[in-house]
Amino acid sequence: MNKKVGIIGCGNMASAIIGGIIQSKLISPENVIVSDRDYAKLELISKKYGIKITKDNTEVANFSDILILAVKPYIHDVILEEIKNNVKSDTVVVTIAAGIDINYIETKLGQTVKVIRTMPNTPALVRQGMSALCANKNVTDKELENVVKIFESFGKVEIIDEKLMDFIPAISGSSPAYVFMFIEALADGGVVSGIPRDKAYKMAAQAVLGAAQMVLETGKHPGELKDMVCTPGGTTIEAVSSLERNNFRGAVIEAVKACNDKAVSMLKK
Ligand SMILES: NC(=O)C1=CN([C@@H]2O[C@H](COP(=O)(O)OP(=O)(O)OC[C@H]3O[C@@H](n4cnc5c(N)ncnc54)[C@H](O)[C@@H]3O)[C@@H](O)[C@H]2O)C=CC1
Ligand SMILES: O=C(O)[C@@H]1CCC=N1
Repeated sequence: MNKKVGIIGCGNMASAIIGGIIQSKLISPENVIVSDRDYAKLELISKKYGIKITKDNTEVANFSDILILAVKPYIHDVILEEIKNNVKSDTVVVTIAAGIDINYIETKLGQTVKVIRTMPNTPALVRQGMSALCANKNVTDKELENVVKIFESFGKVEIIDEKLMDFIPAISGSSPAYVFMFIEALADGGVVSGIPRDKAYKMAAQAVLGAAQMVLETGKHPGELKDMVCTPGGTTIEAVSSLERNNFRGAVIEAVKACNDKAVSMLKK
């Protein structure tokens, strides 16, 4: 793709995005620039991928056809104020932060700004990300297609209505954290029985990966896939009934609700 991509903030998500677009050869390194306050981080990423680096966020804004804001939500105020005179009229501004909606960017940069709001997740670091995207009315189909290609370079993409965006962290943006907790707990259970810890992590993680793949590839209801594992009078149904006694599914649904409530309360207008 012959577009210049700029990223402000060089943390976890920026590393995932840069890894995806460079490793897939979607964008050549000379067409990618990233800024951060921390120059050591910039030097590391430049060494790894050969991209341009700068401490100056306005330089990134001047350079970019597609400008990705990859900083924490509370820093957006400062960054948008800093770059507002450097964002070109045809630049597509992409947000990845929880609590930053399209209206907020339009208010800060003007009603004609092109905005794509997204919610990716950290499995993007291993090119298995899940991202939800929505665009404002100023973005053309071609511009949206280009940003979809960028996000597909590190995982799967769904286009959704903006009114659902606040509920995406709970299901795919934040959920890797709960899955890591599940894997850790599963492995701890194995360690109790004497399974070496490294083998326990590998087996627990591969079981989660394989189960997730079955949901995606078979199209079967998760309950049906669960039933396929539960031999009558066997071991699995004992574990399932223990999880039910301990409110496993209820706890997960409550966690999703807590995440949703926080996302809505963070929303900047
Ligand atoms: N970590 C995650 O799982 C996900 C995070 N997000 C969103 O991505 C955004 C970034 O998150 P992470 O990459 O995890 O954070 P991070 O803390 O790893 O990276 C943020 C980077 O911004 C830099 N920074 C701070 N102030 C700056 C400034 N004034 N100018 C330039 N750079 C500056 C920091 O030095 C840091 O390297 C957040 O808004 C978060 O809501 C979205 C989906 C998943
Ligand atoms: O915890 C957070 O607020 C961000 C959004 C999704 C994942 N991390």
